[in-house]
Amino acid sequence: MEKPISIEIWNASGKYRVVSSKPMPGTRWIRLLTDQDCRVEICTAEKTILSVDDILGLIGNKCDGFIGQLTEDWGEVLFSALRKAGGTAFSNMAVGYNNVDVDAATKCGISVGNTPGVLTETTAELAASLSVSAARRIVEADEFMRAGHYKGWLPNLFVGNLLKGQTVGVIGAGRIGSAYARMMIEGFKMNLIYYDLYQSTRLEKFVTAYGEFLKTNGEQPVTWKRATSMEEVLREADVISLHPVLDKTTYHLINKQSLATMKKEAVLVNASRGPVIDEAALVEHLKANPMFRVGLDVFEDEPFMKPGLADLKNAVVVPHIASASKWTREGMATLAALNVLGRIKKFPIWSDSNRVESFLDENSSPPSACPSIVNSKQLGI
Ligand SMILES: NC(=O)c1ccc[n+]([C@@H]2O[C@H](COP(=O)([O-])OP(=O)(O)OC[C@H]3O[C@@H](n4cnc5c(N)ncnc54)[C@H](O)[C@@H]3O)[C@@H](O)[C@H]2O)c1
Ligand SMILES: O=C(O)[C@H](O)CO
Repeated sequence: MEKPISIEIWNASGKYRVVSSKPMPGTRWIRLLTDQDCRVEICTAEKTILSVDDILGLIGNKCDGFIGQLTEDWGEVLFSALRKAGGTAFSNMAVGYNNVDVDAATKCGISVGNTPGVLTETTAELAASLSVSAARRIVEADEFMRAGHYKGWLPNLFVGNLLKGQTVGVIGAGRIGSAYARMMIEGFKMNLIYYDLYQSTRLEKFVTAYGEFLKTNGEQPVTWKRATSMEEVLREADVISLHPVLDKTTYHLINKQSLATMKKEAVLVNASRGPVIDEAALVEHLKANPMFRVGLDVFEDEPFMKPGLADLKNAVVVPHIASASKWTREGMATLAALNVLGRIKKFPIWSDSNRVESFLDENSSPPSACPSIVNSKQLGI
């Protein structure tokens, strides 16, 4: 980043120096830090994705804690620089932390925070939105109207897929995958098949109870099934949404072979991480199967799409906005700031990172704890 780096400073005389590589929504996160004697420095440079060198410049010679973004490459270089500057705390402003070398952070004695829970419903709602938008060809129809092509109602105009009574598939039934499954079951009376390394007992119990409710009301009950393999989901589901973490085991989880397993008229949604899908193979599959549709919030080479994807009418694409609701983004900023503040003040780790509501109440002081530190055990804190 060319000098001088543009920085917004809050509480300049603060004892602790906390740096944020991006402006974040709301101001509560700033006040929570300044109220605890932190000087807060926010990088306001226009450059979207900061390089390791840019961040080294921001860390400088004294930095107690750093709030970073999922677009940044946090490894040995940055964590040793942060340690050398006297730092002990880092937090991603994200629940996903595949951009962070956690082992490198632990080696440097740096805690790694993330922001689970506060973005679960927001992200699931976007995945549900992409499911409906793709199934019912909303974006194609919108473009058709705006271009003045509409000449009146026609029996075959933008015919899409019915969701009611169909099968929704979830790969990765964790926080967001379970919330998404519930939305599609409650909202569209879909039947569930899911694949995860772990049983999603709470989700299963919900679907069973909801099915009983529908039955007592004389309606067709919804059902659930835990698949023994991902391929079973791909074969049986009409709509499939991907919600696993991105790691070595889920890189290119969806590839040419798995795409060929799916129904020709299926809908595939991805609001997890782009590299979960072999995007070049997806482009070829979409070209060869015009009735197959996708809704994508994330991309393998963000911010770029693989060649050809932008031209495809059977793809709905949005720029990684799944967690972009005001409440969620302000909450993520708050959790990230409190992960850093908690470590600086040597607060304990919060008991349940899935239950973070008490940190998010604007009208009360948050618990004196770190909401979510992914390497707390390794650090012995
Ligand atoms: N697009 C966005 O803006 C956005 C927003 C939030 C989260 N995310 C992504 O979604 C991911 C999930 O978030 P979460 O809060 O639901 O996490 P989570 O940890 O609650 O759920 C992830 C689930 O994936 C499962 N899983 C891991 N490997 C798997 C595999 N090989 N096959 C099937 N399941 C597997 C885990 O068992 C777990 O249940 C995050 O890691 C992040 O990358 C994206
Ligand atoms: O991992 C996350 O939290 C998202 O990708 C950004 O909200």
